[in-house]
Amino acid sequence: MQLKNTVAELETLINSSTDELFVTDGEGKVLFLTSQARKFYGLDHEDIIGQSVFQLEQAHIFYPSVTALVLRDKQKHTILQTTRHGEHLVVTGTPVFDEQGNVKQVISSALDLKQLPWILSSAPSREIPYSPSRQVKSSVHDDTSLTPIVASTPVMRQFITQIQQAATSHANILLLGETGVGKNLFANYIHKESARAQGPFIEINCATLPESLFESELFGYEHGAFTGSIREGKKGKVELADGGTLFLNEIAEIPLTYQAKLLDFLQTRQFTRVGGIKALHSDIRIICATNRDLKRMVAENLFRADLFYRIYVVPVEIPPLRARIGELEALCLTIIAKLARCYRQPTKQIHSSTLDLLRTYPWPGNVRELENVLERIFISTRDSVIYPEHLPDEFSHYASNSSLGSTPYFPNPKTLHETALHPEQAKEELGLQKQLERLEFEILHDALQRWKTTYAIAQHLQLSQPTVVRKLKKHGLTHLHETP
Ligand SMILES: Nc1ncnc2c1ncn2[C@@H]1O[C@H](COP(=O)(O)OP(=O)(O)OP(=O)(O)O)[C@@H](O)[C@H]1O
Repeated sequence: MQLKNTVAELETLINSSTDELFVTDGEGKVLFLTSQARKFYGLDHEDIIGQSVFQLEQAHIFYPSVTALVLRDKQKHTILQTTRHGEHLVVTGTPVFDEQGNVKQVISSALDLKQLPWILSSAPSREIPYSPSRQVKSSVHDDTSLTPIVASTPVMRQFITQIQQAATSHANILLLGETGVGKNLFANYIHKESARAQGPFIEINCATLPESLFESELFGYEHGAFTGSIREGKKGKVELADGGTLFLNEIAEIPLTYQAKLLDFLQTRQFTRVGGIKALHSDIRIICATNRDLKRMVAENLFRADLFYRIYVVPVEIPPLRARIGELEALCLTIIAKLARCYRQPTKQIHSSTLDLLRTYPWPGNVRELENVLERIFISTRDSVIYPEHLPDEFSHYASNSSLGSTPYFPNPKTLHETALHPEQAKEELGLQKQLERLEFEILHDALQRWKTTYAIAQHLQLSQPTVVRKLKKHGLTHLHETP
């Protein structure tokens, strides 16, 4: 009776946790999960218990599967996971070994990202249908709706408070900030935080729009307005955004000739389609963004002063990445998760030495540049850990020209595993014996990824199986299944 009570108490305790607990056997079959299953995955216990994580991953109930990674690498992993509702979870999977060193269970705990102070929820949840054949998006850059927004540093928390306050007002907002800093992302966020969230969010990029099309794109046109126009006419962005938000990106690039027309609309909220005579009304909130110094442009007569004062109601500056470098790791984690999803590849770990190096770089292209660097790595390597040597050449040049040049790339080497892939610079400091050991480690580490048993490794490396076991042990590498 007492035991029964204890089990019941334990179950209550586990189920009341805000974390989701997930236990599988050594083959990835789900043995247990807490009562949060429906909340996290939209499925009942019975639909998940007994299923293989590989099937659940393929059906995008969650993606990627941390259990699959733990089973593959025989080590603990922490990743960012996306559920079919589009929710983001931070998941840690831990292997439990039997006496022979085989993984007999994997215990995972998941925490909803929205509960972490440094992540803002991105898009409103949208359910991804439960279908094993579902295709993931093909481009990392069109996946903004699934991107959680990282804002963990004090400077970003302050910025978020500012834009949350601004979002609840009806005022026009001007987002200022360097290229790639997240102007588009935060314009979207403001819209979703505003009372207009259910209305449309329409963007117009003033820099990419040909001058001749500016007016018709913005205000639309009536039928037969000009050669090549659609017969029945077309709504412009101002009309399409009615009831929602119009985001004028790169506002500094708007041709001077059209600035007066925009100003007129901002003052009266009325406009006329090209070729039309009827005055139309549109109820929109305007968010503008630029990386140019608008005040200076006004002083140089490149931007109309009256338009400037219309849009400069609530100016907010998005801090550049170098001013919030403390959140670089969180950014890498979310970007890697996004890339893994887009390229349908296993997620990658990022080595602490790589992070140290990335933190010293000035990031003129901000988060977009970071995204591009990580994307290039995804395209060019299948390695599961990102080391400094995976970074583009400019990083090693930068490191050797900066204060890092005098210190090794790996400032915090903790274990042999972590020091295994030193760059050339560090290699020179080592003797032959150490280099050979390192090489041996690399070969064995690689072999562990490729072959499932120590027998298979022994066969491929032309060693005896006991030698393989001994060497793996020496290097602190985990054993695999021992069956031939
Ligand atoms: N805080 C953040 N958290 C997560 N992702 C971010 C964050 N800031 C920016 N990004 C990502 O960085 C990329 C660039 O952001 P965005 O396009 O919004 O920048 P931008 O300032 O509008 O760039 P540009 O000035 O070139 O138009 C996007 O993919 C966006 O999702």
